[in-house]
Amino acid sequence: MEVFDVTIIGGGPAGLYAAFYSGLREMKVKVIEAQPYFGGKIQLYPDKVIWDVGGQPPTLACKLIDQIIRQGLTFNPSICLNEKITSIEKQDDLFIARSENQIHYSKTIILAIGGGIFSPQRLTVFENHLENIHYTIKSPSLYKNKRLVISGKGASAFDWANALAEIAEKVTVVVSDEKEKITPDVQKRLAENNVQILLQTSIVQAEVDDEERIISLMCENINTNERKQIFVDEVLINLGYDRDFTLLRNCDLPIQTVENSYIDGQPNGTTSVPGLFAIGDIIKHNAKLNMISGAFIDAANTVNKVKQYIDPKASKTAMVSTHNKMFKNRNDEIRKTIR
Ligand SMILES: Cc1cc2nc3c(=O)[nH]c(=O)nc-3n(C[C@H](O)[C@H](O)[C@H](O)COP(=O)(O)OP(=O)(O)OC[C@H]3O[C@@H](n4cnc5c(N)ncnc54)[C@H](O)[C@@H]3O)c2cc1C
Repeated sequence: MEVFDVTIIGGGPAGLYAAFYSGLREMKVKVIEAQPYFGGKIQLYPDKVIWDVGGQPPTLACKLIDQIIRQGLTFNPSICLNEKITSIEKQDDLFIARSENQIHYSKTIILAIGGGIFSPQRLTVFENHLENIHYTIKSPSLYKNKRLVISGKGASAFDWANALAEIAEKVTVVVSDEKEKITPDVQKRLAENNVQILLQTSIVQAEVDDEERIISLMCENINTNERKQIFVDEVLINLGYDRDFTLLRNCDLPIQTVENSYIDGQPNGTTSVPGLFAIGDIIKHNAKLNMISGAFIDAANTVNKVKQYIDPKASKTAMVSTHNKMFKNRNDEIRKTIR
């Protein structure tokens, strides 16, 4: 049975920075993430430009994810991807976290589960995974000179259409909601961009070729039943997300929550369960900032507290990186790549 000093559940910005900082504090660390990739919620908006991370010039979210992951893995934590933790219990002083296939043992736990596990809402006609169905704009260049259909809900479907119209050959937005409103401003840009809009329309059939790609869609007006066939190269679906919070719901530990799905905690990550800490978007406290920088601050404060929980004689904080002997051997290498 391998016991870790700290097991971090959730590999978003909060969990990854906690992994970095726990390494800095010389703890044995494991990070567990339900998705097959790290990055947390930022994976939902990879094409957006982020301006408000301290010291970081405006950068594409997907680039920031890469940087956060690289930093999180600095001290080679043990990693489990594709692993959803379903329950946590405490026996004597040891935490036991279970997934479907594994049991993890740890002296402390940091819950960094953000807004839960996100999964995109699917259209029933697209139940199978098909090569040309996408749920986020990972790389706009994928749509270059392509015929694109966006099946959407809410203003962001129209924003996607306007953003991609410049590079795609043709963009069509299919919206089933009867009440979907388009502001005059957005309407004007959609018209300028030559975006076709099918309101009050559902996609009722998809024709798929031998390479598992959709090639045509049958769209039906929900009021008139009038049908229209559209030929496509790529399909983007923007119908919102389901969020899975079952871990908190199934957990027998007396974790105090607020507003149903947030952990009632402190800026130093402590919760109502000694040894179990929470950071990032899942926690509420009166200094909480629901943003990436806020997740980093939560993580550093909490890891320092975790260190002292395990070793009460440990110093309160880590030495800053410029003076920290842990980086001594790596600094020359880094200087060479930067200069
Ligand atoms: C559209 C949008 C735009 C945003 N723009 C900005 C911005 O410009 N600037 C900014 O600072 N912030 C922005 N934010 C907020 C920022 O993304 C969040 O504050 C940040 O991602 C929170 O990080 P986190 O690690 O706490 O949670 P998350 O990013 O939600 O990560 C939590 C991780 O935990 C995993 N997880 C959950 N449950 C389990 C489980 N049971 N087992 C294993 N893993 C689990 C999830 O899969 C997820 O990967 C934006 C958010 C959204 C939605």
